[in-house]
Amino acid sequence: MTRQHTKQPKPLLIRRAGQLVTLKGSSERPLIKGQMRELGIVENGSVWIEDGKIIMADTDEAVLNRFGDRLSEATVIEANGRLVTPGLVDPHTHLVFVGSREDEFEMRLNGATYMEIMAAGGGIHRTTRATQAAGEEELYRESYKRLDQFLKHGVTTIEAKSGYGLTVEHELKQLRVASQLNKDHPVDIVSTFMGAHAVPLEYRDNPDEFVRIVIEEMLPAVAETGLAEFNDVFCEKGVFTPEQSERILEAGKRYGLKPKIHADEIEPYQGAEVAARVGAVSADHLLRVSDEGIRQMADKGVVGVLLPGTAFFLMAEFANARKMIDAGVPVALSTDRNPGSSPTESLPLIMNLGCLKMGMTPAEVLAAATINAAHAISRGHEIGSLEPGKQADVVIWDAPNYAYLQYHFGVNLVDTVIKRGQVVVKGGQRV
Ligand SMILES: N=CN[C@@H](CCC(=O)O)C(=O)O
Ligand SMILES: [Zn+2]
Repeated sequence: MTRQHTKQPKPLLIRRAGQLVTLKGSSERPLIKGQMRELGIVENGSVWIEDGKIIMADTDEAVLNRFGDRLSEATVIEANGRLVTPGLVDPHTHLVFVGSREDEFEMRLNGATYMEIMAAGGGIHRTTRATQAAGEEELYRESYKRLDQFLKHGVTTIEAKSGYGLTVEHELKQLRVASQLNKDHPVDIVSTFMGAHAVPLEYRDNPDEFVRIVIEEMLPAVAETGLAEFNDVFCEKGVFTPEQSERILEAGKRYGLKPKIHADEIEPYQGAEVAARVGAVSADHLLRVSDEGIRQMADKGVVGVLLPGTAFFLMAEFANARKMIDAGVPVALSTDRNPGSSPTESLPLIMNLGCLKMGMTPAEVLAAATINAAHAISRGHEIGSLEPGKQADVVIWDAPNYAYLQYHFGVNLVDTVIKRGQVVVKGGQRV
């Protein structure tokens, strides 16, 4: 399906939402502390949409007062007392790759660790070999299916990283595929270059030479194509050191690429401190972040993107979201969709883990998966809340209120998804 850029002939009215979650007033900066529980809920709400944009989101009565005389021109969707929210935003995915790693999952269940498998040439290295061998069409097809899954789970925008290419040629190939998918699929894609996702096996004895290649060869090539907006590094013991990570992120800044970092995932490693120092937009993972790292992130307004799917799937200790929120870190949630540590497109499941395993409340996880996630990819002004002028990305859930989303777990409660004012999922199915 090709995205429609044409003007929509008819206005769209969504009415009689039992709860309309607007998150109004949150476009300027991400929500912190108690703000994450203020969802701007309108009981008995309506949304009036024109040309793919929200014109008004308010009570049924207020919207009817303003647009009642134009009702006959509009397409009307009855929410019938159900929950209506902004489209979910997933700010951290490794979308473009081929293959799966269920045999490694089995090895882990038999006692091997994620890092041992990677050190033996599996893990990220294995997906890199498969992705390098794949053509753009195959990458496109596999990734398109994942985007359909995202959409069916209420996700209307994602971030997508390269990082399974690890050479100029193959990193650019991944980024081109993401760019084509962004044009063709309703889900919007924000692209991140992640040439520093792993040290290729042939540079194992000289990782600094690979860092040099990332900085001197990959970054200029990526910048020249304009195919990425962010630059990300896997800062982890046995992968890239904090010093190497900082060099790569500073170099990216010189090419206009905004820094992000995979930080303190498996070992405490000063990743959050690097994020604060380089002025990263987000630091992601943070399962083993230090108290000082939390303090510095809060101080600099670095968004903490938490990915509880990895703790769940790697059977590790969960990040302490409660501590981060209480300390003033703006927290967002993401699937981390990838074939090794989190093979899921279900952001609602991740939200569920946020509540049950990371000490977050239902209101906080909704803020974290909408407006704070939008800020984590520099899109706070366009998406993540239902406010006039914003993109009309809306989800109608088969749920009476936002708490029910977290309570009725393990099933997909999405009924309708509207992307840029067009219905793209209806009755839970892609249309
Ligand atoms: N931690 C590093 N990268 C991914 C995993 C990628 C993979 O295992 O293929 C992550 O965010 O968890
Ligand atoms: Zn990741």
